Amino acid sequence: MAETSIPGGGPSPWALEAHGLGKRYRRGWALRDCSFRLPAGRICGLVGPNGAGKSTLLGLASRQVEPTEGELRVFGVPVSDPAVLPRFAFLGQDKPLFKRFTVAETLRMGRELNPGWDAAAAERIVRSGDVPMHATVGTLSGGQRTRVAFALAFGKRPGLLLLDEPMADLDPLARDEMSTLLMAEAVERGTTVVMSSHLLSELEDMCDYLLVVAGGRIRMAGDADALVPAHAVVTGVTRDGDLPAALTRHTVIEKRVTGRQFQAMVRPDGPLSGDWQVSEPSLEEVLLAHLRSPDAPALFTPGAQPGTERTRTA
Ligand SMILES: Nc1ncnc2c1ncn2[C@@H]1O[C@H](COP(=O)(O)OP(=O)(O)OP(=O)(O)O)[C@@H](O)[C@H]1O
Repeated sequence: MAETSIPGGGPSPWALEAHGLGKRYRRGWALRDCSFRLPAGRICGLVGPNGAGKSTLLGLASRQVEPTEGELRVFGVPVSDPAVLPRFAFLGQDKPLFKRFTVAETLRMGRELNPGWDAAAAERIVRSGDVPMHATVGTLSGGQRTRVAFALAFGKRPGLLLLDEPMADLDPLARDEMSTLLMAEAVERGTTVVMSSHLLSELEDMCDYLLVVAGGRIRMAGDADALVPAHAVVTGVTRDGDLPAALTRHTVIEKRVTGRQFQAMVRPDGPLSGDWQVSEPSLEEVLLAHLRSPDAPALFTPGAQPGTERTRTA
């Protein structure tokens, strides 16, 4: 794994590292007891139901929200330290662009505000979408505006790109174009990306790391490649309208009984042999099962939780 260093912060292989991170608003805790690590260079999907705490987590990582408790480090440096400012870029659903500026003026502003500005990359992103440089931002389509906002974010050359549903207002074609662009730019530069989205298929296509949040707590964290095989879909015939007792020895995330058939999403705690059929779920199925069952035990793949190097349930 590539090490990323920052002046005064020392090398850190973690783009984000949270210890007991929490945020409380007047109404209560939006995020609580969050501890996780995101390795540098990964594309991480941030998943969770409405109100789960995703925007709060992205707000904490982008210094827009102050933590109530705990600690968050960006490339090894506490997020409260202004030294992290040039290391990340944040892009939300409402793109903060000046509507009266032309595209060229917007990029010039990017250059003036960011010492390490990558003019070539920013222009490439804009031009590859045939966005006219002389057009005013207010006259652009939603997709074109998003492209300009991406150009501003990538032009900053951030080590960490934080995206809060940035493509929610785009049509499927523009979404596809934008996600291809995002992946290509991120891979080329080794940028770490954290992207919240409700589109599970999009996350499945783009992300190699996942953070699943529900009820303000981390429910799953780690390599997508390791999280999926940790689960199995078990189907069979029920005799008493419930799961077979032998199956309940494993961690059952979700179960459904329809007539004489049962189906369960299970995290096997050993060999899964029995009078039933076993198949490997898709990532989307695993995510859906966890989103429907927020009280299921949390799962961290090796290294995804500070202080643990082995898969652990909590
Ligand atoms: N500024 C705020 N003041 C008070 N409560 C807030 C504030 N921001 C968020 N919350 C509350 O914190 C909780 C988490 O909200 P958050 O926006 O982080 O969720 P989310 O996962 O991003 O949701 P969504 O998918 O709907 O965007 C919610 O209960 C929300 O009402």
